[in-house]
Amino acid sequence: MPVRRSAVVPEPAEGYDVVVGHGVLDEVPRMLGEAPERVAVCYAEPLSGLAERVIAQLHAYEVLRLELPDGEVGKTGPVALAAWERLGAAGFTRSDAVVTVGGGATTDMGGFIAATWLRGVRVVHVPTTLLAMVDAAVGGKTGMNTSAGKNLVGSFHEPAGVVCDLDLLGTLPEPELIAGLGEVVKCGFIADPEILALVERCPADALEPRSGELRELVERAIAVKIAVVQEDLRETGGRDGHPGREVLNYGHTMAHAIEKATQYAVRHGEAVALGMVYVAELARLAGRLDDEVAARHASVLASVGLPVRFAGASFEELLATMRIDKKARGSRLRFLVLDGLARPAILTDPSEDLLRAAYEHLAGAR
Ligand SMILES: NC(=O)c1ccc[n+]([C@@H]2O[C@H](COP(=O)([O-])OP(=O)(O)OC[C@H]3O[C@@H](n4cnc5c(N)ncnc54)[C@H](O)[C@@H]3O)[C@@H](O)[C@H]2O)c1
Ligand SMILES: O=C(O)C(=O)C[C@@H](O)[C@H](O)[C@H](O)COP(=O)(O)O
Ligand SMILES: [Zn+2]
Repeated sequence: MPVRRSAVVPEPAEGYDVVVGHGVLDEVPRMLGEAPERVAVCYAEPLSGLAERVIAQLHAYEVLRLELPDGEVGKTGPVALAAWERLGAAGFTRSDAVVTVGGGATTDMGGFIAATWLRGVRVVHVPTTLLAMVDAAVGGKTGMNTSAGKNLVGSFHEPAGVVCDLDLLGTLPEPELIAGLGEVVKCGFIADPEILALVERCPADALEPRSGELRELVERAIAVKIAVVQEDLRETGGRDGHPGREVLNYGHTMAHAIEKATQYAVRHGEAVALGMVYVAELARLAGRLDDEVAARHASVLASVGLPVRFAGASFEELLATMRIDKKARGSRLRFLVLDGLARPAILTDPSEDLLRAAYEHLAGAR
């Protein structure tokens, strides 16, 4: 029997606009293109008011409101199933489109619904948290959680456009704004140290939704994300020794374990801050990162009110969850580490002693 190999054809890079500004919701219809008759708007129940502001722009379409549970509980199988049933009942076709309005939980879940319905329909994201603007809405990762952990089911499905209206941050509670800065600071460490300098110069400006400094931080973080995703959309690896898209997972191996261990009481951005402190110490102990850059993690994160110490779960529980991280290969754990500022690399299979020692540091015990 002859074996035939199919040709590997790279996906055409279509590209899409990521608009950042004040009062830019009227950009949404342009991004939907000509074709849709129906638009399903996904939003979490507490954000119905914001969703109606977006829906006001969609008078040319038949609008289907898909209200999702708020936060991580909205990222589950039963929620996806209920949404698919609604789309089926509405006769939603391949030329119709989805718009998400919300934080990262909603852009992840609405993106996943769009990715899976009829094997993929157009989606436009309107992120309403800082974290979703700088990270979740851009780059095409969609997903949901299972009882084994975070984002274990999902797909890559790039949006047709992203509209970041900074005015929407006006109602965002400060702890959510601070959490978003966790992913912004991540971009500073992995690729754009000017982000760190900006935050360090005046942390208070980074926490002011209308400040020019916050806008610059948003634009810089999005630029980092776009540059990485353009090179390695599906996380298959980078070029010339760069880890590729896995770089965006800096701090996330421990972060996802902390989120699961605390039943998502620790926000994603806060967990990323903790995960970066952990992995900076791991890299330092492994002789990869110098003391100064390692210590800068806790100082810049703490300056904007992010947590830098965590002792709320046993090392054994966290390690068990880290073993199912997407970067793991078989029984080998892999961590995105820094060899220096903006010098990302992979650390494979560190010893359990090293992993435990880094956790003792995070827990404040050493
Ligand atoms: N796909 C990706 O690339 C990617 C990247 C980063 C994070 N994520 C995911 O994003 C999620 C975290 O996103 P998040 O931090 O935005 O949390 P979230 O979506 O849970 O939103 C946080 C809270 O803020 C509220 N909220 C949102 N916008 C508001 C506004 N403008 N005014 C008032 N309240 C508002 C929400 O109702 C919610 O209670 C996690 O599930 C994480 O895994 C995905
Ligand atoms: O876009 C990416 O790639 C990221 O890793 C960005 C992360 O900030 C984000 O939290 C992502 O959802 C984590 O991805 P996962 O593959 O570890 O679930
Ligand atoms: Zn993240």
